[in-house]
Amino acid sequence: MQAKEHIVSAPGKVILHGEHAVVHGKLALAVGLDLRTYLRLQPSSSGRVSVNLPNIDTFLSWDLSSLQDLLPDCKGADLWGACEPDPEFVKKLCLFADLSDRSPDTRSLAVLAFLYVYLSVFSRSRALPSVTVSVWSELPTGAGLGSSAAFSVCLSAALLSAQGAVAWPQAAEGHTARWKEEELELINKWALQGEKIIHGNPSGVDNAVGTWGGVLRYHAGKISPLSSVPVLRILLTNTKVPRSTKVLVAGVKDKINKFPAIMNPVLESIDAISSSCERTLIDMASESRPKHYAVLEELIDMNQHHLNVIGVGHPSLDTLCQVTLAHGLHSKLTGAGGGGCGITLLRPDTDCSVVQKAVQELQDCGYDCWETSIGAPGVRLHSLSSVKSEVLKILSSY
Ligand SMILES: Nc1ncnc2c1ncn2[C@@H]1O[C@H](COP(=O)(O)OP(=O)(O)O)[C@@H](O)[C@H]1O
Ligand SMILES: C[C@@](O)(CCOP(=O)(O)O)CC(=O)O
Ligand SMILES: [Mg+2]
Repeated sequence: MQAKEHIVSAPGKVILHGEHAVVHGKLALAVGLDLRTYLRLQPSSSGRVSVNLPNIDTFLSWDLSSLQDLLPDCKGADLWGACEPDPEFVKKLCLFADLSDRSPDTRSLAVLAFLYVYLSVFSRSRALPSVTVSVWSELPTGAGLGSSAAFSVCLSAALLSAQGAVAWPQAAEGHTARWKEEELELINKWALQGEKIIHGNPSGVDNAVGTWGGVLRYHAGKISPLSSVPVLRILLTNTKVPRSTKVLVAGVKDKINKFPAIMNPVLESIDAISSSCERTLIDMASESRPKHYAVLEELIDMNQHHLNVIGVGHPSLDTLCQVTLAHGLHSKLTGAGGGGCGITLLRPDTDCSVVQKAVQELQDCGYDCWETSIGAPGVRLHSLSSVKSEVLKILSSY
């Protein structure tokens, strides 16, 4: 392993349309968000592996010799292919780290994802490096903005680079650097395995945005960037109602099994909404008109109703939709729903005073709101001077 400190970052994401349906092979449109997760990897000589996760108040350290016994046998994976999580191996990790595999909590999932990726990536060399890994995120955790994927992408990029499976890119002072395309593909594959630990059955859209950023269409594992899209003004609202993507995704699956004739047409309809949105965005790229916004608003309303039908709505999200609609603005949940975040589309000419009034009422409900720019870049390696001082300060305190 290269004995040098490194910092990597990956963005969160906003799903415009297609959450949940994408898990069942339908189209999703998702964009990189300008809130990022940062990971600092420091080689150490302590003979230990330490993990600092201040967002979730988790600080752990293990002796390398105790981890050595856990090394998996990644049979079935090609040389650098990612290993599918083996339930027996996951159980072993839970026992080792005294984590729950029954009702997985925030901490258990994060630690499991770390141990899983760390041990699997280094299982090839069978030599475990002594490192300290510290992760800090600007993203709210468990709120629908892809914090799990940003976490998994950072782990995957840093650990694969430390192992030598991909090369550390060179970042000039004050700049960031990105990995080569085929390296990004490998990083994305391993990040998907981390997401499998956290989500159970992820579609792969979130880690794709964490890896490549920008504006992506994601359909049955096929990732294509949308190159010409209009600049959209989006208001993000965090209802702060906690929820778990894993539980919500499993709930939708149960409903599909129970009511296939009802659920499948709804998923088809969500797919058609994503396609209509994509066509509208492409049209808007050449000339954006009020009629386009009227279409986007109707699509948002229809999708929000569908998401309620498939069981991932929440009264806090209904309140968001009602409050914003009273100001002529249209909202839907984003991500797994059940609380968490929603998006509100703002027109280019939506008056600041209208937005301010809506925001004030949402804040009065206890929600956080912020206007965001979308299409942020994917995973990056940072020179130290390119990391914001407040983030560097947090990461340097471990
Ligand atoms: N910065 C972080 N530090 C530690 N764990 C994190 C971090 N970000 C995400 N996670 C893990 O991801 C989980 C949240 O994932 P999920 O339920 O998919 O919500 P979302 O991806 O919408 O934020 C957390 O419970 C935690 O295990
Ligand atoms: C519900 C889903 O479509 C998105 C989940 O996003 P998040 O974890 O809530 O940020 C699941 C997935 O695509 O894996
Ligand atoms: Mg997630």
